[in-house]
Amino acid sequence: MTKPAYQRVLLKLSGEALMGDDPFGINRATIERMVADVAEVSKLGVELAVVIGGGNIFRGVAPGAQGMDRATADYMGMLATVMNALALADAMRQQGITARVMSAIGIEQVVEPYVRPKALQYLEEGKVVVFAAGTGNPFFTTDTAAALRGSEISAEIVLKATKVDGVYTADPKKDPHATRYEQISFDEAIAKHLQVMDATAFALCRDQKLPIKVFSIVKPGALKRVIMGEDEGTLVHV
Ligand SMILES: Nc1ncnc2c1ncn2[C@@H]1O[C@H](COP(=O)(O)OP(=O)(O)O)[C@@H](O)[C@H]1O
Ligand SMILES: O=c1ccn([C@@H]2O[C@H](COP(=O)(O)OP(=O)(O)O)[C@@H](O)[C@H]2O)c(=O)[nH]1
Repeated sequence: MTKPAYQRVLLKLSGEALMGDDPFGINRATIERMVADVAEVSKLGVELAVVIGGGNIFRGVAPGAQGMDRATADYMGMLATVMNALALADAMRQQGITARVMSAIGIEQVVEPYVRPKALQYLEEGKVVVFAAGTGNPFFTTDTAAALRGSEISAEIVLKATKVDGVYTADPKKDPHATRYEQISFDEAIAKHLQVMDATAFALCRDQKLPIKVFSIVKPGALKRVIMGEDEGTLVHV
């Protein structure tokens, strides 16, 4: 049997993808399917840390936050990621995976705080670690949290599971003529202002020489193919 291409990965799961076809919130069938994909690779022995987004519940720059103080709206966004993390960890438990949620903001009665050595210990024990509350700071995104935590845990790659199947020349949801890159350098992605991830996340990964793979969360089996090193999505590299 072929071996996975990676031993330790940071998986960024889109908050918005959790909605499925619903207008907001967590779609049960969608979260169960995502967790089944995660379970499949976890059982291959790959150490998995997850950063979960919150856009399905609250986004700091959304119309619902209009007129609000940006930092306050962002803290609401971070709390939304905590809810998603709890739902995700519970769905994992139901599928036989042991998961631990760690929060970047103090909320001890609900989840344990992020402590790096503890996170590393959990990973070595084969537990899935779910990082909640992003970076713990307003004005950042969970993509940047994925770059940060990925660097901290020495992940070999950041896997950005999102609604599109890679990085395109333009936003494929707006431009039907956009074409997909098989691979692209950080410098080119930043210079061309490709919006699939924010520039802060790209820059941090570039500086840490941490590659990113952008792939579809909707496509069945895509996560496993990425983990096995097969041709899937777009690789963003140094
Ligand atoms: N050049 C591009 N290539 C691919 N996707 C892009 C590009 N520009 C913008 N996007 C959009 O970025 C979205 C992914 O980013 P984001 O909204 O942060 O999603 P997530 O919820 O996964 O964090 C895609 O759904 C896509 O519509
Ligand atoms: O380090 C962080 C991470 C997230 N957020 C807030 O949380 C929201 C939800 O996260 P994100 O938009 O990255 O989630 P996703 O795109 O995956 O749904 C963001 O809009 C921000 O308001 C933040 O302030 N700091």
